[in-house]
Amino acid sequence: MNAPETLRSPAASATAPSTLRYQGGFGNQFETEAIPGALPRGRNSPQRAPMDLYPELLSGSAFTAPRVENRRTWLYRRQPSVVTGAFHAYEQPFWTSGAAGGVAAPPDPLRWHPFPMPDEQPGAPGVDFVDSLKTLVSNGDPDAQTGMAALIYAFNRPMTRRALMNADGEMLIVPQQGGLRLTTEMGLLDVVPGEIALVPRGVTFRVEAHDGAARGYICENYGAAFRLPELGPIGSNGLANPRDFLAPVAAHEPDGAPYEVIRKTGGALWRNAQAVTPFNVVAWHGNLTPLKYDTAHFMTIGSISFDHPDPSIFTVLTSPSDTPGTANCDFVIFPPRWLVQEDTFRPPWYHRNVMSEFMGLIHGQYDAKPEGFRPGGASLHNCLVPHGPDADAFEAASTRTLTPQKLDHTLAFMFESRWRFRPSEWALRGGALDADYAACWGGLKDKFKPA
Ligand SMILES: O=C(O)Cc1cc(O)ccc1O
Ligand SMILES: [Fe+2]
Repeated sequence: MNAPETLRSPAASATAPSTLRYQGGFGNQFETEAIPGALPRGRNSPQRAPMDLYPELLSGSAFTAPRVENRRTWLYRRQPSVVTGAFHAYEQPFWTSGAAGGVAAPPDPLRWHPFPMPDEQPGAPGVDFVDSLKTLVSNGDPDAQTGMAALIYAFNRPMTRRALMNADGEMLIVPQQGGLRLTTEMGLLDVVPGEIALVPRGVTFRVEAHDGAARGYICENYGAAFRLPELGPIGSNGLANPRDFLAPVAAHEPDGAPYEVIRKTGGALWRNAQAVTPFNVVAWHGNLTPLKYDTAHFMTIGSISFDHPDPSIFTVLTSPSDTPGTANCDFVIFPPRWLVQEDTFRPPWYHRNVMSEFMGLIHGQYDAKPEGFRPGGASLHNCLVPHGPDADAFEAASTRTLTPQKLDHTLAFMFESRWRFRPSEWALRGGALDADYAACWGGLKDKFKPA
């Protein structure tokens, strides 16, 4: 059993991270108590729970879902989540949802310059995590629990006595600049760039920056929960290993002034004022929990003979759709790795892909676009939109001497979806769109030399 863990106050949490304790294993059945004896033994719902806590079940799958996909957690809390007060409409016009929340865009490749930090926008007021969220591209429909959105966050204020619960989807958080402290119903997580956090649909949480400000990407997944991909012929080890996914230990905070909880449901945001902190869970057990993962632990597989393999070998997590092998969303990383292929054009080939590709860059350079694709920016290559290495990357990779080559100090990622994305109005007209993107292929001349 874990020793007690105490939540720090919201004000203090916007500082450097402390060393938190975690418990490891994707999908594991965890049990944790902030006060020894708070968890009931041998049953979930005794007539009176220890310490007069309220048992509350949070499910992440239908009760009858197959065991391998079944997710639920029992929370033992000082007051149940039903103690809230009424919700009222909350305006956050930039967090749009689903295909209906986007606008028509031509079938051009799209790219965005790094999205500005709040401090880079003169006169801009401070903003917290929730209010900074901006949808870049989205598809599907949160009411139909299908599709996803890619969002950017860039904030410089803590969420003081404010929390978020998203019933529309789980939130895969990909920090790009600045570390984050996530306070969740299940406990605390610290994540820094290079790591990711996964907050299940329906789990209430709060986000603060370790150093005052932070920027990053989010996949809001309306569809089936992310899970580890099947490994097929790779075998029983490799890619993201289950034990490297870390869950928090139970932690709770004292009540105080009213809390504001923002709930997102059906694409709309709502707010309340409640006297009860949502972070009042003294103990919990189950397999539905926020997780963090350090991409440095990803065991990368590649070609050791010739040719450039499909990027599916870089899948960290997948959200399946109803069609086998055709994901609602794959979360794919391009981590540091060796390239050793002989007689091979080593960067990605030119391609037109039926799946739609949203990409971001955490740090370093991406081999297909060493210049214009920058950390904190993004790109969109929608269903069957042609793309591939820019002219400079093509020239360099076609002529280099093929010795073993380390792609180092780099981390790019992709949210790949079977559903075509629609950009948001803000993505197209908010000022970050790279109007010259297509020019990067202008130098690809006809060099055909008939024999
Ligand atoms: O377009 C991209 O850069 C992503 C990508 C990478 C790769 O190695 C193969 C295909 C692909 O879509
Ligand atoms: Fe691609």
